Amino acid sequence: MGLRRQILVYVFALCAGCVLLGIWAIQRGLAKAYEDVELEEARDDFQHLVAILDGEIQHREFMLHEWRLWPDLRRHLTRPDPEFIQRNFSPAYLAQVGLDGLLLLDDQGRVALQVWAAVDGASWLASLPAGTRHWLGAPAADSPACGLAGSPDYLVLLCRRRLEEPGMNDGARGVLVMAERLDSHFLRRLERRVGLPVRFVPAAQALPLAGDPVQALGSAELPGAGPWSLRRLDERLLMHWPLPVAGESLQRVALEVQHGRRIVQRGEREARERRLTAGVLALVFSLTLAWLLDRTVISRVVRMRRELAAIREQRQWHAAVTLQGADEINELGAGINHLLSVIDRQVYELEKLSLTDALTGLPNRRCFSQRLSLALRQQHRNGASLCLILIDVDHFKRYNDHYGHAAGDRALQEVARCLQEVARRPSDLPARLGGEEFALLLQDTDAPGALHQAEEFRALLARAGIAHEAQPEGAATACVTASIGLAMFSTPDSPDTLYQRADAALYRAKAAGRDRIECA
Ligand SMILES: Nc1nc2c(ncn2[C@@H]2O[C@H](COP(=O)(O)OP(=O)(O)OP(=O)(O)O)[C@@H](O)[C@H]2O)c(=O)[nH]1
Repeated sequence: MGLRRQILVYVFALCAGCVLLGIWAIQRGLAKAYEDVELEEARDDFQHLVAILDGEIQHREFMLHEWRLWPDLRRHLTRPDPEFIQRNFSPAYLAQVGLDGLLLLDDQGRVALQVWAAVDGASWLASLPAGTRHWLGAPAADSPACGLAGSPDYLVLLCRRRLEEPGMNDGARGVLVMAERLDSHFLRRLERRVGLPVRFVPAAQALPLAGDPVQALGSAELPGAGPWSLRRLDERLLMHWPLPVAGESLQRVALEVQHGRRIVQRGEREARERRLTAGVLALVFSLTLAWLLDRTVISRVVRMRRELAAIREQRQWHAAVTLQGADEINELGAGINHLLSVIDRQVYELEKLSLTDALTGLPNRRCFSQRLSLALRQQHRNGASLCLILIDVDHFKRYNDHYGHAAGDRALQEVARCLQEVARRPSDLPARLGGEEFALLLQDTDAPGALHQAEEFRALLARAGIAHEAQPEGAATACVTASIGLAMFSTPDSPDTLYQRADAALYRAKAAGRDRIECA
């Protein structure tokens, strides 16, 4: 993976990690805050509900308090007066004051009077468990005045009060009971006032299920009511409140209030929006960071790598990478440029060595071949005259044999010096082709000029007077001489044919007795 891609991946991964962590932390805090607000609201709603029920019960207690002081009603216990009852406590009247039944119990707990508005009260009363009947007939001072009897489907609120009062010694002893059915109408009325769905459920159903998140929320200020609890479901909160019981043997009933979770849901919606905003911001931030990194580091490194690759491919060791700024990357570039200059120098030295004859310091055969090809290409372009002179030292084997190899080397160096002296123009190329064979390439030189230079070389060599006493019998001189073959370029010469023609001329010079010049 390239540097740019690697850094981009790291930047994005880092930013995404930070954002996820941030979102997680914020969301945890927010979720808790929203749940607290939701709980507070649920608590308020519940208090409101309790206050309403409390008001209802107080209203019944107030009615009881009023009615038990009514002498005619008290008298009915000792002297039953059906007409009075018919006149004042007709079913229609009870319905009008919101009651379903009225009972008068004597001091033995027996029913002395029962008036029912709508419900089939008599049979319902008969079905009540003994505990509830006892609760009705013997109200203790410390037990609540009101309680519930029945089941969630048929629930009745019973409120009772003793009739005996200090200072009213008329012999009337008993209990006045009011019954009010808590039916669906009651529940709808309650729902309208609280603004939440409510229903009665068996108290056992309100108990928490295993693993259900339930929160105890304390008890309500209503005598006989149990502590209320809250259960959190995904869509709603369920609050349960075990209601006061009329007697101990009755199945306990709880009021269930459903509370929507709109606060938490709104919180989740807001959290989603914030997540999106954070995501977009993270993306913008990552892109900006990546852009800055790219600008300050990556693009410079990548450009340096590209420039270096080009230098390497084209072997342009003299070139340099671009420097920019004054930081560590710039220092790295300067270091690379320094190394490039060292390589350039080394390569130059090596090339020089590979093109130079170690003994004489003249260009060697390799250099000569390159320059000959180049000269021919130039000749094709400009048509200038070109001459190749091949020089071979005569009887050099004898020289070596006679004077030794080291002396032979010195003699060759002297020959080279003479050749170098002849080659005055920058375009002239003297070379040692190997052994005792030399060459002189002359550009822009016509045949007479070339011949003149060849002669000049012979004269210089003669003047150098390198003693050669091992010349064969009958030789004209006792100094080192050379045979020379000269060839002028003529179309369609190639480097090889030009060389062959010069070599043939040299061969003729040797054959003709050496120490002479032959032209091709
Ligand atoms: N000292 C020395 N001798 C060399 C060098 N290179 C070649 N020679 C010798 O040059 C001699 C060339 O001998 P030949 O090729 O027989 O030619 P020649 O003796 O000059 O005879 P002709 O060319 O026919 O006149 C050989 O003895 C080589 O050993 C060198 O670098 N130094």
